[in-house]
Amino acid sequence: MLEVKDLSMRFGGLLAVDQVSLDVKEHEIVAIIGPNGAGKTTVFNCMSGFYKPTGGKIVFEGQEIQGKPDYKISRLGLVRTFQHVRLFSKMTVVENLLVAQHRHLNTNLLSGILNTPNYREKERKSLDRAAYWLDRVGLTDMANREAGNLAYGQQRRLEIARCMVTEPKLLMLDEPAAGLNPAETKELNQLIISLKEDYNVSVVLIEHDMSLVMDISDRINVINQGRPLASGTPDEIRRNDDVIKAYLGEA
Ligand SMILES: Nc1ncnc2c1ncn2[C@@H]1O[C@H](COP(=O)(O)OP(=O)(O)OP(=O)(O)O)[C@@H](O)[C@H]1O
Repeated sequence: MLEVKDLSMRFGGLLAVDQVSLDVKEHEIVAIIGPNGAGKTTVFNCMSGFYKPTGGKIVFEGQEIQGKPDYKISRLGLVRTFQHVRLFSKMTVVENLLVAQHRHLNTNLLSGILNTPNYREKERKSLDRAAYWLDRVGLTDMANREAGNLAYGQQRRLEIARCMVTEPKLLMLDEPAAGLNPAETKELNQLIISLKEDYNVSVVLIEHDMSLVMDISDRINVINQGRPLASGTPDEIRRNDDVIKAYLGEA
C-alpha cells in the first residue's frame, strides 16, 4: 500500500534523513522508532507532503506522491495527526469534525450557497460520520464544547476522530501517546487496534512509549541519526543488538 524507498531529506548542511526505506501493507500497524532527533518526524513530514524530500520515492497505492501538496495526499487517503495537537481550538468539537470533512471533500461553494439536494445529502452524511466518531472515541457529551477547552487526552482522541471522518486508508499518528496517562494509553492501544481490525485502516505511528509499540505493532522500523538501523517484528527488534546499543547510548 505504501512504499518509501531510499528517502533522504537535507536541511542545508544537515542530512536529517539518509536513505530510509520502509513499507506498509494493508491491514498492518507499522511503528517508526528511534532516539530523539533520529529523523522520524521528518520522514512523516515527507510522507504527508509537508516537506518535499531531497531524494527517494514515496509510492502510495501505485502512485508516486513525493513532493505533492499535503491536501492532495490526504485526498488519496493518507491522513495524519501531529505531535502537537492542531485542532481549531475556538471551534466546537463537532465543528472540528465537520470542517475536516469540508476541507477533505473540497465541497463546491456554489452548491452550498444554492443549498442543492446533493449538498444537503453530503451535509447529512458528514454530520452522521461526525456523530459516529464522537461516540466511538467517547466524546459525544463534549460535542458542543470548544475544542480548546477539552482535556489533553480528549483533544488527542478528537484528533484521531478528525482523521477518521475523512475515511482514510492509511493513518499516520505522530506520538499519539505523548502526554497521556496510563489509562488513556490503554484506551489508545485498543482504539488503534480497532482501527485496523474493524475499519481496515493501516496505521503508521511514531512513538516513544515502547510498551505500546511492542504491543500493537506488526512490524517496527528503527531509525538512528537519520539512517535505518533495523526493521522487523517486535520480537526481532527487542533482541536486536544494534537497537539495544542505540537506546542504551541515548540513556
Ligand atoms: N525544518 C527543519 N529545518 C532544519 N532542520 C530540521 C528541520 N526539521 C527537522 N530538522 C532536524 O532534523 C533532525 C531530525 O529531526 P526530527 O524532528 O525528524 O527527529 P525525530 O526523530 O522526529 O525526533 P523526536 O523524537 O525528538 O521528535 C534534527 O536534527 C532536527 O533538528
